[in-house]
Amino acid sequence: MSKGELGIVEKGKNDLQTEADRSAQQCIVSSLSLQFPSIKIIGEEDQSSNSCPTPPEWLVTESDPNVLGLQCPKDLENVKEEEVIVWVDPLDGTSEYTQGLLDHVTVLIGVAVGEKAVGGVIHQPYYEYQNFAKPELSPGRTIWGISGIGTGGFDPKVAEEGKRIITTTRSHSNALVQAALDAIQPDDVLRVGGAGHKVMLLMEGKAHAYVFASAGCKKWDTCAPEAILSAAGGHLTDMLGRPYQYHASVQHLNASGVLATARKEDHAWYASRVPDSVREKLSS
Ligand SMILES: Nc1ncnc2c1ncn2[C@@H]1O[C@H](COP(=O)(O)O)[C@@H](O)[C@H]1OP(=O)(O)O
Ligand SMILES: [Mg+2]
Ligand SMILES: [Mg+2]
Ligand SMILES: [Mg+2]
Repeated sequence: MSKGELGIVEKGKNDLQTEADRSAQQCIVSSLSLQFPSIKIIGEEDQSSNSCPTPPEWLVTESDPNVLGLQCPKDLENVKEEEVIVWVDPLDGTSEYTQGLLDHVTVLIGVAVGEKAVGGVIHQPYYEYQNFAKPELSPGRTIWGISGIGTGGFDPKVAEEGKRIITTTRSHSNALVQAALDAIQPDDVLRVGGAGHKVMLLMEGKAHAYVFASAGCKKWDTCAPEAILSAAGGHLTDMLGRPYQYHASVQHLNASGVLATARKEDHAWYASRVPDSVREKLSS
């Protein structure tokens, strides 16, 4: 961004990649494989044509002492390194990034054991960037969550009761997405970019539910958000209320959309509102 040249590549219809996506993935994957050589890492971007070695100054070698000081939950105590799958979305909200909507951008690192998302990080590189002379001077902030422990890095808030504020896509909408929204009869709809950003809106009390009745986002979009939201008392599934799986051989596409609520107890109501016509299209 500071070079004034984003290095945009069109991967498909309505699907862009920039130099920031490529560099962030290289930084994250190289750093994680150095510290944890036996974990399986699945990233959004294809790195096979990249022959440049990772610059040593990109390699993160330290760990967060506060997180390391926490008590590991019993059910995760005996997990072996080779059982861990890490889903990496180096830049979520690329479409919005290319349009200068920098606060929609997040970096997502989700940790799965077996088929379950058990932990994750949502980093907001441009958090409150308007308060700084240049966007890249913003220190950003890092939010984490671990199943059985909770969350950190932000102040969780609960949205106003008795209202239905829904967040959804701003760049990947279609008739199905709209039909599901209409059925909920929302008080307000927040159309913003990124799966990470939308789940942050839930955890900050700005929206009650995230509703996306379409295929399009992938396991690296939902693994970290799901783990953190769930550690915060929320719930994320497909539009039919079925959980997604995160093992290494799972299909990457979230073919049945995304339905997430800030409070787990509200989830069944939203799932019950999904019209049959939408259900049929997304049930495969
Ligand atoms: N049709 C699509 N093609 C490619 N990526 C998609 C599509 N729909 C959603 N995504 C990914 O899911 C994220 C959330 O979707 P949306 O912003 O539309 O709500 C997007 O930022 C994008 O992630 P990414 O930016 O990492 O490629
Ligand atoms: Mg992408
Ligand atoms: Mg993404
Ligand atoms: Mg991405």
